[in-house]
Amino acid sequence: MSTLDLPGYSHVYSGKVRDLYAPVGADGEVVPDQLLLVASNRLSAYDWMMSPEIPDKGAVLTRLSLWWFDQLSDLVPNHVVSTDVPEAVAGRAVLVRKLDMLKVEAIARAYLTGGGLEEYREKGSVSGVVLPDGLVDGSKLPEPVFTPTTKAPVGEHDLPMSPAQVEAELGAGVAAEVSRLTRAILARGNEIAAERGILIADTKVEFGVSPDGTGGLVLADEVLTPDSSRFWPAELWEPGHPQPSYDKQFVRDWLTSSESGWDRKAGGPPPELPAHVVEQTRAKYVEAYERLTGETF
Ligand SMILES: N#Cc1c(N)ncnc1-c1cnn(Cc2cccc(F)c2)c1
Repeated sequence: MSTLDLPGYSHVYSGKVRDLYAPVGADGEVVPDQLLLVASNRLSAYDWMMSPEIPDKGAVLTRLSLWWFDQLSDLVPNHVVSTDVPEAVAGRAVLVRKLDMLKVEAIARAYLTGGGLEEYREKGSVSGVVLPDGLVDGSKLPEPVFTPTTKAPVGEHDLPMSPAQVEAELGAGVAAEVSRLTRAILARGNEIAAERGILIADTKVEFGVSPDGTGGLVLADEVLTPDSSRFWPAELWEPGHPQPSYDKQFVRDWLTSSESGWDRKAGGPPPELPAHVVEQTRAKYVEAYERLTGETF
């Protein structure tokens, strides 16, 4: 994966699908209080990076995240400074306030699936919250549940955190506020998304605090996108089996079909995605954006 040479910015870090840059002043020094978040067109599925990239994915998810920040501005302040970004990343990058980031992945679940379902099947609870009997894959939870994890180093898996561990990391007051806000963000997201035919099963958000110690929690990173959340088409929701993904199902179906020739269990990389799968996947990202925001991409 190659990072961009952005005049006026120095590359800081690359995640699977996004990259972080620091603005550099005229004196060549890094501007200390801002960062540039760049969303790529890269797509990750089954823990593999797909090829080719999905055209416009970065721009669609950036615009969606900015729209959600605005929808949530009454709940929590956010880190967005400006979309006045270098031409090379126009439309898929955001200039943000540099924060001291909390060392907790703030995850909330409105529907039971994935790791939460596994824990429920073992314990009858998830992250210490006892759940009703008889829940299955895709069951709607009585209310969103906070299921935080650690922020594992690259190449390692995030680990579930107990309430006590979160309090030890953040303090009781901040821990309670992170839980409250994360659940409120998912609840608000589902209030809006459900009216537009999309269910948001779960989401991961990140919070930071101002380095000068003033103010409270600030919502950072991206928010309520198909990369940070599980998006499900509402009309296909049927508890009792894995739900189709709103955005990644075409990729998953093709990769697991005989047409791809890929043997996921063999451990080798997936083949190149055919053009029709790339085009269908792009169309789903655009469709999700337009249905949620009411705007044309
Ligand atoms: N958002 C934000 C943020 C902020 N406002 N202040 C300080 N640090 C961060 C920050 C650090 N890592 N990340 C995750 C991340 C995001 C995007 C691309 C990547 F490669 C990695 C976010």
